[in-house]
Amino acid sequence: MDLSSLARPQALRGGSTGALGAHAARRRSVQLLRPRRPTFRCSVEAAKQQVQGTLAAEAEAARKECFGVFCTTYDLEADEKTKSWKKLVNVSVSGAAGMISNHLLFKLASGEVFGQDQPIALKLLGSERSLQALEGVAMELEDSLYPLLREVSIGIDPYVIFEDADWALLIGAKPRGPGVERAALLDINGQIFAEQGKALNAVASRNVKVIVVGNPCNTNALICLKNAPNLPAKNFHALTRLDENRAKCQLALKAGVFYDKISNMTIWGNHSTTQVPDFLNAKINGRPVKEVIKDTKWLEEDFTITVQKRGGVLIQKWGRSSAASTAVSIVDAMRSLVTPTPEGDWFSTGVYTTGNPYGIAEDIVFSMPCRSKGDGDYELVKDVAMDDFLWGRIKKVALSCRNNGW
Ligand SMILES: NC(=O)C1=CN([C@@H]2O[C@H](COP(=O)(O)OP(=O)(O)OC[C@H]3O[C@@H](n4cnc5c(N)ncnc54)[C@H](OP(=O)(O)O)[C@@H]3O)[C@@H](O)[C@H]2O)C=CC1
Ligand SMILES: O=C([O-])CC(=O)C(=O)O
Repeated sequence: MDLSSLARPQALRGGSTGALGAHAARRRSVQLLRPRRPTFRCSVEAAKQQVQGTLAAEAEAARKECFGVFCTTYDLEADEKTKSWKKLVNVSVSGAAGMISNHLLFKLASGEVFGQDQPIALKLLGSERSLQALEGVAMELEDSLYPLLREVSIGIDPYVIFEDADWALLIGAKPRGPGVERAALLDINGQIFAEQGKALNAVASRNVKVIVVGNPCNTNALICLKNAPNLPAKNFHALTRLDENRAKCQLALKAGVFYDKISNMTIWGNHSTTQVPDFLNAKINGRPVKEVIKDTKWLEEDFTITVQKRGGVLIQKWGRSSAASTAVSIVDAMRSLVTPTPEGDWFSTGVYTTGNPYGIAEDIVFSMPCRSKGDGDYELVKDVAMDDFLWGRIKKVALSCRNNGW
């Protein structure tokens, strides 16, 4: 499959009435922070007037881009309480009016991910159908009075909303209903990620970290990165942290310990029913799982199947897919990249396999064990144990990713 050749959906094509045509007029408040230098030469008075006119026009345009109270100008350095804060971080979120975002945005704004000295700008991407709901989301953010949330803008154009993004959380995509496999969403959702990859490539920060949540997230992440050739492929992640959290919970339940005692949990592969939760390397209270849970049949069958199918079972119960726990796992995934990984531990994330030390097929997005120094980057963990059972399952899921795309 040539992933970069996926066409742009009609709704996002440029043209006189298309979204791309409309953005030129829209400019966000952050741009106010870097007024453009005037390029004309004439009398000093005329120059002054033109500068004022340009700034006023930019301010007016910015007012339309930013939302409500977040259009207020501010100076963090002028305030005793905020002058030691870090530089503003731009976080773009697609599917911002959806269920996962409804939990996630408030966590981001509260400082749960980046800490209490990190001001944040949220740039929320919706569509024509969700624009009104998006305004509702922004109103709730206003009413929450988060000190760290300094800017909020809403829009329907990824080329505007992804501008200067330090993080792009790509959530907007159709979820599955009861009895449907995630892979069945590829035809509908793949296009979205091709378009968004192109937009990120064009306007995001050159070191943007991208977390793809919309399903099937591994394939969507691959589509996205293939459409963003000027960004480091290493920076694209498919969210498998929810699976890691689910696996930890099941092991804790079986061992009769609290879940903070489970470490070194790897999800290998994809976010689907062929994923491989690794009980060979995981630990309970620092001891290998197999020393604590002697029931091999449970580990090989029940445990694995429970984790693989947890999302589907939840849909049967709720009538819709996991939202709150997914938002929590996105926070976990981001925090794992911005804080140093505890000594001896690791976390799982779906990343580009090229150059992996395990012998997994190259050029796919695959969940593997990673560690981070807390600088947003990560390294694959090299010293993991492998046995025939684990390797057999990893080979199978890699083949599925390679051949089917999920
Ligand atoms: N990786 C993981 O661990 C998990 C992934 N997911 C996936 O995350 C995605 C979002 O889930 P959730 O927030 O619960 O979903 P919601 O239905 O609440 O919101 C999804 C948003 O996606 C946008 N969207 C784009 N295309 C479509 C479409 N064809 N049909 C419906 N909505 C569309 C819509 O926003 P707009 O109109 O603004 O574009 C919508 O608001 C889904 O793909 C889901 O399967 C869910 C749980 C876990
Ligand atoms: O199962 C789904 O479709 C939603 C999801 O990805 C999950 O809960 O793991």
